[in-house]
Amino acid sequence: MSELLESLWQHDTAFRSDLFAGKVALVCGGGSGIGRATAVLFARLGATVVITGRTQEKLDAVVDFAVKKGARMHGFAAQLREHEQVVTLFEKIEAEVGVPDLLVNSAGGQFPQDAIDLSPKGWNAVITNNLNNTWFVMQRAAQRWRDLKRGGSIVNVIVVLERGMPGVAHTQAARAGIVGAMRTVAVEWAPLGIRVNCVAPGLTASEGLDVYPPEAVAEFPLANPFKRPGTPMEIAESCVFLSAPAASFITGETLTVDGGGKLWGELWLAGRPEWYRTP
Ligand SMILES: CCCCCCC/C=C/C(=O)SCCNC(=O)CCNC(=O)[C@H](O)C(C)(C)COP(=O)(O)OP(=O)(O)OC[C@H]1O[C@@H](n2cnc3c(N)ncnc32)[C@H](O)[C@@H]1OP(=O)(O)O
Ligand SMILES: NC(=O)C1=CN([C@@H]2O[C@H](COP(=O)(O)OP(=O)(O)OC[C@H]3O[C@@H](n4cnc5c(N)ncnc54)[C@H](OP(=O)(O)O)[C@@H]3O)[C@@H](O)[C@H]2O)C=CC1
Repeated sequence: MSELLESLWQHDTAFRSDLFAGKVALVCGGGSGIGRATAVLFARLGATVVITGRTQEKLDAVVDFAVKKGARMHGFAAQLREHEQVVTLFEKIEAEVGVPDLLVNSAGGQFPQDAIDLSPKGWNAVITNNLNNTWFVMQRAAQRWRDLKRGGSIVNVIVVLERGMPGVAHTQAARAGIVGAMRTVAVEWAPLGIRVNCVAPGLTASEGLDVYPPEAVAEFPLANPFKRPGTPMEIAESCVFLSAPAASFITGETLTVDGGGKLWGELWLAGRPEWYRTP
């Protein structure tokens, strides 16, 4: 783990080291994968960072590393599907750290299953875990910014939507909901000085991929024309760009970072069905 964190810390970046000095960045899902890379990058660029997720130990590992590097980072656990926990989380952050200026929502996930077999409980779990949690957090941030008469930036990490995604219909539906809400509030919240964008990663090498069956994983290199997964830092750089002053005229947009996967590639997250085997 410390080797992985060290590689994130040393990774080349296009951004200047004091870009976010004086800013507080909240990264949901910051204990692993894309969120962790984003949190480490914000910390390297001078932000005070708060990471959240359900598992305190995962958060502690990242915080301990960052603090040893001289960065300012805090880890507060929360179940973001519960609105009350989101409200409490913001109260705690404001009391102990300060009001976040920047929000990156990278908390989420799903399980692979053919859509026809999804149970109502499974459907609801994934909708709640990807649509409700993101909405609760982005709305709470916007409410606080409105109340305090200050702006902010929100970046939601979603999935690529253009071609659908066999094996994860539930998550496609949830993330399409986020895009609809994002485009709507980009207009409603512009007068408040709030920008809202999404990053849509393609297949990315993170712990999150552990939930997929071996036959699906074996074909993951076919997901894009580079025939390799992206790295969490390749996604993090886009999250940070959209949070930065360089993106001050960008709102309501989705930046796809998928190595061209939406143009060419195949991804069968629950395994390739017989019909789609050649010839
Ligand atoms: C070109 C684009 C490329 C994109 C590539 C996309 C690849 C995507 C990668 C990632 O997203 S990586 C990050 C992924 N990380 C995860 O997915 C892990 C997180 N997942 C979870 O935590 C859980 O699966 C969940 C989605 C949050 C559900 O958890 P919850 O605690 O709410 O529910 P459970 O009580 O566990 O289950 C409720 C209900 O759901 C059904 N179910 C759950 N797991 C499975 C499963 N593996 N298979 C089938 N069904 C499942 C089931 O009905 C459960 O109810 P019970 O039967 O247990 O009563
Ligand atoms: N890796 C990939 O190929 C792709 C990933 N994505 C999406 O990007 C996002 C990040 O994924 P990635 O970093 O790869 O995966 P990870 O599973 O590593 O990261 C997801 C993080 O979200 C946290 N989390 C999940 N649900 C909740 C919740 N209800 N409340 C609080 N925290 C939660 C998890 O921590 P904990 O379990 O401790 O709560 C975990 O740290 C996800 O939305 C994922 O679906 C999109 C496209 C491709």
